[in-house]
Amino acid sequence: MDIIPAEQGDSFLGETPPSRNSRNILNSTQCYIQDVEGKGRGVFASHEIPAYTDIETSPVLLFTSVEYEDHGRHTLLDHYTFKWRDGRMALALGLGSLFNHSQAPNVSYRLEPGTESIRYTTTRRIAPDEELCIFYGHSLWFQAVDIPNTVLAEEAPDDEWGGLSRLQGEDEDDIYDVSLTDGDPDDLILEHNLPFTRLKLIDDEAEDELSAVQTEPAWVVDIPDPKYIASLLKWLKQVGYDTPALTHLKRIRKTGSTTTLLLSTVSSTPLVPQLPAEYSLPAPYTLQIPQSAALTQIALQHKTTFWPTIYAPRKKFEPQPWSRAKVRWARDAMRTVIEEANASKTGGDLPIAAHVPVPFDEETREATQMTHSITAHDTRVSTAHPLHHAVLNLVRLVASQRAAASTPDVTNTAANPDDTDGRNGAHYLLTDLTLFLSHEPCIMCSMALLHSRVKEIFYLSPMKKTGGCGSIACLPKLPGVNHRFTIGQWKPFATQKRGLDSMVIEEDIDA
Ligand SMILES: C[S@@+](CC[C@H](N)C(=O)[O-])C[C@H]1O[C@@H](n2cnc3c(N)ncnc32)[C@H](O)[C@@H]1O
Repeated sequence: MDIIPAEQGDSFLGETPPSRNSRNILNSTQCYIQDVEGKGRGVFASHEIPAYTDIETSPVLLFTSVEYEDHGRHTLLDHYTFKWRDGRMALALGLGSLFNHSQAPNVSYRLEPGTESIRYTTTRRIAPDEELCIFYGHSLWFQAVDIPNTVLAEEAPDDEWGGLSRLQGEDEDDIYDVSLTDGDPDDLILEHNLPFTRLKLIDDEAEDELSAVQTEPAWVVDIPDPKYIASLLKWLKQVGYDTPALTHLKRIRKTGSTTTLLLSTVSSTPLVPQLPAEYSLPAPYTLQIPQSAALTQIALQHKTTFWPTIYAPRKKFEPQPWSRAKVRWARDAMRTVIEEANASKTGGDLPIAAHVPVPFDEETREATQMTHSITAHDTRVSTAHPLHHAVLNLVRLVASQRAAASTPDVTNTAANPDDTDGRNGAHYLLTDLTLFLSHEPCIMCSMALLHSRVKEIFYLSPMKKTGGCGSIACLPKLPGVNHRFTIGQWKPFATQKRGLDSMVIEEDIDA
């Protein structure tokens, strides 16, 4: 094959090359690509498109997570790939990679593993020449153009915590101190600028909030006359189609002049449902419906693209905003951990440490009666006891210090009739407390933390081969556990570099 010299190739076989700004229709639904100020290229509608229209199906290229970690992540692909359901990374072909992000997206998308593709659907009516945008999630790696100034953004205009790319690789100690000592302590710090990454505990659903909607097929039927709705809803109950499995969805959808009734899922009714003859209904057909209620407004918008969905926010696990003062508190706690880990090593033990600071907010300080911080380190070597891990030592220390404070004579509970805590083991509880750790705890320690009812933990070094809080397992995520604690992985460059090197331990040690 002849290689065309650059200038000749540029001239596109002698014709004028199509410009990125000309309206070249690029897919079957007449979308085109155009440059948008501050965003690069974007996808546009060439004509009006009704709500709930499939506008693009993009096949995907899938990479293993190892391939991605070793190669893709270090290239431009990093801006275009996202997590596929099975943990692989996906790159959308076709127009899929060119949809820009919007906080108020007009397009939602669904991963279709069967065909290894992604289907993009409008969430509302689209005007001619309107840009088509999807929602990338809450942690953006760029300054988004269309995000309005939210309260958080206004309160922390430039908190100087900087973007990851700016800070990574800088070679100064305590680089974060600059921003922490300046600035209003009450400023809220944007999520992506926090010195840790929160692990998602509500697995699939939380993921769905940020990416694609999980759906399943269901039978629906169009109702020619809305006056039948009430009697059809009664009929649904009589025939047993009104099951709890569909309570996260509304039963009726109105699109333009069409009213549609949700009958049942295909998994529960594999054969075409038999409809009452008196209403002269058309034949039922199948549609994809969301599998769960919407936890956030954005998810609601996405899910309703498929079928009107119930909004059921789950407040408990929603991340709370952090102020600059709270970040300082956490940074100081993490420093103590690093110092303790290093002291442990100097004393001949493993450099693994755990620390519970006095709670940041007054309410928790009062509720927990935690008036001073408690720190422990691993003592497996010095005590020749294989179970003396830092976490277990710390839980024991908390218990013994509390017991000492409340019951001088712990053997004589009769003398202390009010000491119900001591008798039922509540001294060991870390309820409402935050734990800072040098290393991700092993399975045994993670289980101990579950029992201890700790509120949240932050660890610095993930333990890929032994960690029970996100690496080989994530105990608080297991189905059936009776307590969940939240987990934050500290960004190593978010703290001083001094002392970090000596904290490195063998990968297969249980921390
Ligand atoms: C998947 S690509 C989207 C297509 C991209 N605009 C292009 O020209 O190739 C993601 C990148 O687009 C840019 N981008 C997407 N949405 C944006 C927005 N709302 N504001 C600014 N840049 C945006 C960011 O640079 C991001 O890394």
